[in-house]
Amino acid sequence: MNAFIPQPVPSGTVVRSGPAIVFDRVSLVLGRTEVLSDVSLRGEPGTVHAIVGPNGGGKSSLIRCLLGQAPHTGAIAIDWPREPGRISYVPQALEFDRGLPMTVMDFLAALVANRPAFLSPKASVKAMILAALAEVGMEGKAGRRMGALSGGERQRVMMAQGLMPAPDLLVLDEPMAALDEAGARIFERLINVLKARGTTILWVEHDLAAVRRLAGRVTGLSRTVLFDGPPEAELTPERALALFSHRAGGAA
Ligand SMILES: Nc1ncnc2c1ncn2[C@@H]1O[C@H](COP(=O)(O)OP(=O)(O)OP(=O)(O)O)[C@@H](O)[C@H]1O
Repeated sequence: MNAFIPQPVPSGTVVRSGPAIVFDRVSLVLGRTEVLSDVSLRGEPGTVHAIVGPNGGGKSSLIRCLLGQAPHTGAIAIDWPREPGRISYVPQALEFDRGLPMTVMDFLAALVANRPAFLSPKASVKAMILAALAEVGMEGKAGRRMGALSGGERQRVMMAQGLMPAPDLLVLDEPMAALDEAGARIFERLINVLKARGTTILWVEHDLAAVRRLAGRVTGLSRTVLFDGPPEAELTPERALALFSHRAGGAA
């Protein structure tokens, strides 16, 4: 058992809650496209907040604004309950050159240990990586080349990266897109473990059934906020149909 990897919290334990995330009138123009217009929403501490919407609706762009990678206007605040904690980000599936010689272990070690991939990782880092890979059902695959992994396996590796060490704020951009049934079950279990630990999770997702199961709140986004509230109230069958036949930027 590795202390860095999120484990179920024994009942009765006082959990340390993650931060609130506040987007206040955020707008973003890229080239001549108004990608986000006056977006305000609040992710409460220690909750799973899902963002859903059509392709091109601005979900990934909103995350890029949060990560400081897009020239937005308006304000974004991460309100930590005490001192700032750890933020993890799991991006949409990354593409790798099939010939890339880097192994899964090299890749994760370079990310978490902050040192070049040609230096072999310390034993403690190696143990943490192996434990994280086991958490995502990738035991025995540390020596595989990144370029030789399937899309779902790459997604699992990215999820493992997001767990080391356990985050206080986890930002997920369509983490389930390439996962099979088993991968989706692993993902859901990890989300539930992190939720019980008090992690704040901001989660871009297209699978509305998974959002209903896991999220405490959901925001519909298509350039502007279309709706915001508890999934059971907001994700009615009519709403779900309208959401994905909605053209980005059109009226709700
Ligand atoms: N660098 C850029 N320059 C101009 N337009 C951009 C740029 N990056 C993104 N866009 C546009 O911004 C809009 C929102 O893109 P974004 O990737 O945020 O949508 P999304 O909701 O995450 O979509 P998906 O569900 O397909 O992942 C799209 O119309 C996209 O073409």
